[in-house]
Parts: sequence; C-alpha cells; structure tokens
Amino acid sequence: MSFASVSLTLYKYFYKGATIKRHEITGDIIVARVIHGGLADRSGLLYAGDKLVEVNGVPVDGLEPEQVIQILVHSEGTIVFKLIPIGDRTVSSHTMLFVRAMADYWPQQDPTIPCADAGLPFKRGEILQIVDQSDSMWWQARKASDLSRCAGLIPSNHLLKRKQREFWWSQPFMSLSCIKASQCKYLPVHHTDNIRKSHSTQYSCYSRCPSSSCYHTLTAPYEEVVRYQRRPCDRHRLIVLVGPSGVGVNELRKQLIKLNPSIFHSPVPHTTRPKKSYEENGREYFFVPKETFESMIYTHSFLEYGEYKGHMYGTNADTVKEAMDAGKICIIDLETQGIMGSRTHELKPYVIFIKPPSRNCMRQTRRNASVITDYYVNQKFKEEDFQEIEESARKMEEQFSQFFDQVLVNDDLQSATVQLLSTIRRAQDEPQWIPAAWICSDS
Ligand SMILES: Nc1ncnc2c1ncn2[C@@H]1O[C@H](COP(=O)(O)OP(=O)(O)OP(=O)(O)O)[C@@H](O)[C@H]1O
Repeated sequence: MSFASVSLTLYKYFYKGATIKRHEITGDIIVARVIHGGLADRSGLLYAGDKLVEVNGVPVDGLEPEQVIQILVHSEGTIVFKLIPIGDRTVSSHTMLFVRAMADYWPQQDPTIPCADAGLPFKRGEILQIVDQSDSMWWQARKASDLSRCAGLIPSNHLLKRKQREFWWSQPFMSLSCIKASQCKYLPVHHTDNIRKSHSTQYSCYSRCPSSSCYHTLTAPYEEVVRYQRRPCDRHRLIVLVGPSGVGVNELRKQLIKLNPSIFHSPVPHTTRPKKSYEENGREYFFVPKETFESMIYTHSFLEYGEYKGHMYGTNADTVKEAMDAGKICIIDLETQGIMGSRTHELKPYVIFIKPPSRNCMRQTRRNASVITDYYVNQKFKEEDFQEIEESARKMEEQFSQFFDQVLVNDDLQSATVQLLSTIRRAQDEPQWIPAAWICSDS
C-alpha cells in the first residue's frame, strides 16, 4: 500500500479547495472533488477519489466528514495530509461551456449541497462558465464576469430542474398561476389607436408561446450561450423594449425614430378594424379581413397579437424581417410574455427592460406628462399610476429578468434616450452573449 504524504499550505480554507465524503461501502474518507482553480487544484497533488488517511498527524479512520472538517477548521498554518492516491489519476477533462442561468441559486439556503461554502451563488440572467461536469449532480462553475476566481459548486442541469419543480409544487397555487390573458397588455407598436396597455382596459393579448409565463419552471435552468459579434454585413439585431404600462416605452421608441428615422424603424402592425378615411393601408396599419388575420395566427405569423374592442391587432414577424433585411434597426415593444416568441436565430433579439425610476423621480419628471385612460382622456399621473408601474415592474423583473440583456431606468427623458442610443449601438457593434442555438441554426 503506498502512502503519499501531501503537504499543502491551505490554511483553514481546505474546504474551499476540495470537498470530502464518506465512501458508501468502505466508510473511508475520500476526496469527493477538487475545486477548479482552488488551492488544492493548483497544487496538482490532490485528486477526486484520493483516500484521506491523516490530517496533521490525526488519523481520520472512522471519523465522519464533518469531524474531519472540524480538524481542518481548527488547524493553523500548513496542513499536512496523508493520503492514498486513487489508482487512476486521469485528469478530468474540463469543459469550457458558457451558460446563462435561468434561475436563482443560493447555496446557503440549499440543505442538499455537499458544502455550502464551496457553492457558487448566482442570479437569473448571469453568465456562468461551467468548468467541470464530471459529477452528474454537482457541477463546478465560475462567473463570466470574474473568471479569475476559483470555481464553485452549482447544481447540474438535471438537479436544478428537479429543485425548481419541487419548489414550484410547494408554493401556494395562486401565486404561481400563469398571468391570465385578460391581465396582459397588448399594443401594436405602430399604433394610432389609443390602446392603453394597462390591465384596466378591456383587451387580451397572446404571444407565440402560450405557456411562456410559466417558462422558468418548465424549461432548462441553464441556457448555453456563445459570444456573438455581428459582422457589418449581417442584419441588425431586433431591439425589443419591454416595461410596465406608462413607464415610457413608446415615448423612448418615438424619441429614437425622431432622432434617426432613416435607421430606426417600427414595424407597421396588422389589424382587422375598418380603415378610416384618412388612413392608408400599410402606413398606420395593414388592414386585413378577420379570416386572413386568423390564418396568420394559425401559421404563427405574429410575434404578438391581441384583441381590443372586438378587433384584432398583431405584429407580423415577416414585417419585422423585411425591415431588418432593408438594413433598418427594428424596434418593437413587446409584452414580457412575448419575448420567448421573438427569440429566434433570425431576429436575435436584444431585450431592454425599461424600468421606472424612484417614486420621487417619477413625480418630478412626469409632472407635465399624461396617461391615456380607458376613455382616451389625457390625465395627469396619479400616485396610483406610479404605484401600479412600480408593482408591475417588480413582477416583470421577478419573472423575466433572465431574458433582459439590459435594464435601463427611464428617469430624465433626454438622458434615458441617450443611454438607449448607446445601449443599442453596443448591442449591434460589440460582442454579446446570445443563445448557442441561434448560431447553430445559422450554420
Ligand atoms: N422620462 C420621461 N419623462 C417625462 N415624461 C415621460 C418620460 N417617459 C415617458 N413620459 C411620458 O409618460 C407618458 C406615458 O409614456 P408612454 O406612453 O411612452 O408609456 P408606455 O410605457 O408606452 O405605456 P402605454 O403603452 O400604456 O402608453 C407619456 O405622456 C410620455 O410622454
């Protein structure tokens, strides 16, 4: 039997460099995993599967992993491990996969993690680099925003999905039910009708993905992403603005088009409502018979559509593509539920969430602004309107922040417009993380 005496200057933080477990059959204490980029990994002396015999001269035979950890925690200075190396010390092939987290994860609140201190907490939307998938339950990853740090443990795709389902089922029914169609807001982006997106108005909206409000509980918790740099000959990415009704999504869109109408473009929506005398087909709307509209729904032609006062309105994906083919930067305004339907390799949407500023700032900046009510009367913003905007923004972020590429606070209109312009420029000209599937489909 060969003993290897490994001397590592790990101080108290051994548990951040490796984890140990008790072998189910033999009862031996073995190294469960070595954390990528940690001290133990960098030393090159410790491998997953090595059997621990002594720590600082204290035999670990018969001890529980927690007792071994206690020895380590109370050790000062250099720690000497005596261990039996695992026979086959094949270096685990480190994957270099980047993913976007579609869920939040807090290791300190997870009783099942092998070592909470070794866990990597993350929030939905964050980009993670998966560096080790050798354990089917616990992967190792680090944040793309800080690749110099050592890796931490995260639940595997399969495990996190299971946790999400368990959490979902443990929640009271009401708080988890899908957003009802009647609560959705729908507004064709090129509208001339004063259709307000508020839930107080009588219209319904539908997106290409009917179950999308439950998306995060049903789909993969990690989405593989790649760095994408648009070439000058490629179409511009679709710019999708989302935000609570009244926050200023339309105003910002109008500001952009006013600034550069030859570049920024809003697609003309389709409607079944009769054309008014002063309107022109294809300018305010494409006026189509109900049957045509219905067949377009059937063929999934709309990114989003809805009904208002008995007439249908919708944003046709082909109209968007045509504008993009003509070299325009297409800007559309979607419901959060509609984001998923727009996520295709052809459109490569860049989603900007327009967020309300603080209550005080809203009071100040919206002093002279007005909201459109159900009766088309321009009314000053009231405290209830601000509250509704804040509440709605909070819910949107809670459910959909993983799809937001950028969050922009609409405080002062001029500075928000300038920020939006530079965000759009970066989205088109600088490398961005996009789903890997969008690139695979291209090739
Ligand atoms: N930063 C701002 N400062 C002052 N007024 C603003 C600002 N942003 C928007 N507004 C005004 O607030 C009102 C509501 O804005 P807007 O119509 O763009 O909202 P919206 O998010 O598109 O919601 P809805 O679809 O319900 O109209 C408008 O009168 C607009 O001019």
